[in-house]
Amino acid sequence: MTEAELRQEITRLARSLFERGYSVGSAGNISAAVADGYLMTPTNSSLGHLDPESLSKLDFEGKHVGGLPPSKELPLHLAFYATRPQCRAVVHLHSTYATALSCLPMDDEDDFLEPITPYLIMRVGRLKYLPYTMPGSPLTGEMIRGLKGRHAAVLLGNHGPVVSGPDIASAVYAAEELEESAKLQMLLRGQSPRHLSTRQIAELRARYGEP
Ligand SMILES: O=C(O)[C@@H](O)C(=O)COP(=O)(O)O
Ligand SMILES: [Zn+2]
Repeated sequence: MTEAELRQEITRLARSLFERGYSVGSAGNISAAVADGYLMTPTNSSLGHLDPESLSKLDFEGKHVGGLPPSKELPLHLAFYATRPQCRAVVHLHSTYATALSCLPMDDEDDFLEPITPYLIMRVGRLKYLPYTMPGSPLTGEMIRGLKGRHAAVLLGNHGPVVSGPDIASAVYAAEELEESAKLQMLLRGQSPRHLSTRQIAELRARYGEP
């Protein structure tokens, strides 16, 4: 995909997320790798109304080299690119159910979502919970670097999900799957749902790998 095509694709997928309620107002941000750096949604922009030409452009060190000023979450996005060689796109949302879960106590902070359906295992993998930090804090990036690339997705405490992927469409689809899984988990709260077994999960990981 050329950079011009990727600019269009980010704009199209961001609008689609916005129109289906995965983000509201100017919440959330998206970035994707290009040949000479990264494209990123500008700070305070609505995912529903991006201008492909105004997307922020960063070099590989994160220096702003074009477009509007980037999202304040640049350090967090850079941390994924630095620690996961396969990562080519990052999506952060305040999607309702995942954000609701991020405010609740957890059983397993290394694998936050209950393994109830296969697509979660295949697309999102183990969701790592990270304690609350101020939005835009470099601490968030430091915590993600500390994971050393072990998780494709994290849940920022009292804030929302961040998902990485090998391309922009995969990252967006994984963010949607995470939100649906969070919704199911909320719907099933207190009902002791059947979980996929360790063997079923291992089978999925053997067949599809870990995101
Ligand atoms: O929650 C926040 O403030 C940020 O994480 C966010 O979602 C939007 O920030 P910008 O991308 O800087 O607009
Ligand atoms: Zn946010």
